[in-house]
Amino acid sequence: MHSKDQISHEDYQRTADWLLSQTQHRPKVAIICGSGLGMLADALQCQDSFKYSDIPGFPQSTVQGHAGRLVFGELRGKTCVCMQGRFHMYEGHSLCKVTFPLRVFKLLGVDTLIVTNAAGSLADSYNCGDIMIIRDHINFPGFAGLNPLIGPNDEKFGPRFPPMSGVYDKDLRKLAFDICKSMGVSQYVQEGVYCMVGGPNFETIAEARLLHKLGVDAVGMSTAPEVVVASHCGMRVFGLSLITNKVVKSYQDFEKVNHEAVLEVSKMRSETLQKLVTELVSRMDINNNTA
Ligand SMILES: O=P(O)(O)O[C@H]1O[C@H](CO)[C@@H](O)[C@H]1O
Ligand SMILES: Nc1nc2[nH]cnc2c(=O)[nH]1
Repeated sequence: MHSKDQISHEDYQRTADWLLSQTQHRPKVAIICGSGLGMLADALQCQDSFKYSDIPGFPQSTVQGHAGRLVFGELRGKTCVCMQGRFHMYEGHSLCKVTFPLRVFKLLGVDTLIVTNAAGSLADSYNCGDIMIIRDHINFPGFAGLNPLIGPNDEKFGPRFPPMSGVYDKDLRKLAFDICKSMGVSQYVQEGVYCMVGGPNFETIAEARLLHKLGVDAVGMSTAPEVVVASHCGMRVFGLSLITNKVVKSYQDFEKVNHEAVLEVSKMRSETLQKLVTELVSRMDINNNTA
């Protein structure tokens, strides 16, 4: 990112202070809702919600299926903050803007991030409607120097060279699997590698084949920058991809993906995902006492 895109510690603090002055909630968990998954916030009790346009310093959502609201509330007694709508690089936001909320959440006291997205599958064994627990990611834009941590490092948030191995918390992944088993939905739960591409176009067949060869299980246009920034400032991370379409890998296949179909499949699995996230948040500290 260029220096004009740099956001100062005071900028993040100003937004955090404004939010702290507007709500009594003091969240420990942040949830980012993927495309069409905004209903994850509906489970929150005692809600305080803010339109992004009313929050000082916040970017604006421009994508259909991303409402543009920050919702605070309780999930089974745990205080959460939920982004109903995220920011994508393809909307024209710098990666500092895309990830702005994460550092604000850190200043609010959040220590765990649950990130969700809609994604297309490359893995042959996956089906539309599957839920993929993210084991790891490939930050493709990062390879080309598009990384939210580029620029002067703010040591108050984290180190210059943060490790990214094991970034998706092992205990939370295991807990999620156990919850899926007890919910009786294991048959459509997978674990795999998510790859972020820049978008906004979907993949060509050659690109899809390349990603498949690289070991990518699901592809989307978000998540990696948010996870990098959350992990940099010490948050524990858990991620879910909802498989909304199978990425076309054959020149004999004339199917074409579109955003409306992505939103439709998100709706289909909304209840299961809401239950899974609620259970995960409620049982988190059984596994790990930091939440
Ligand atoms: O990653 P989320 O925000 O869930 O959205 C995914 O769905 C949209 C494409 O339909 C893209 O924005 C892609 O990244
Ligand atoms: N890049 C990409 N993003 C998606 N988001 C939802 N489905 C897809 C897909 O097939 N490709």
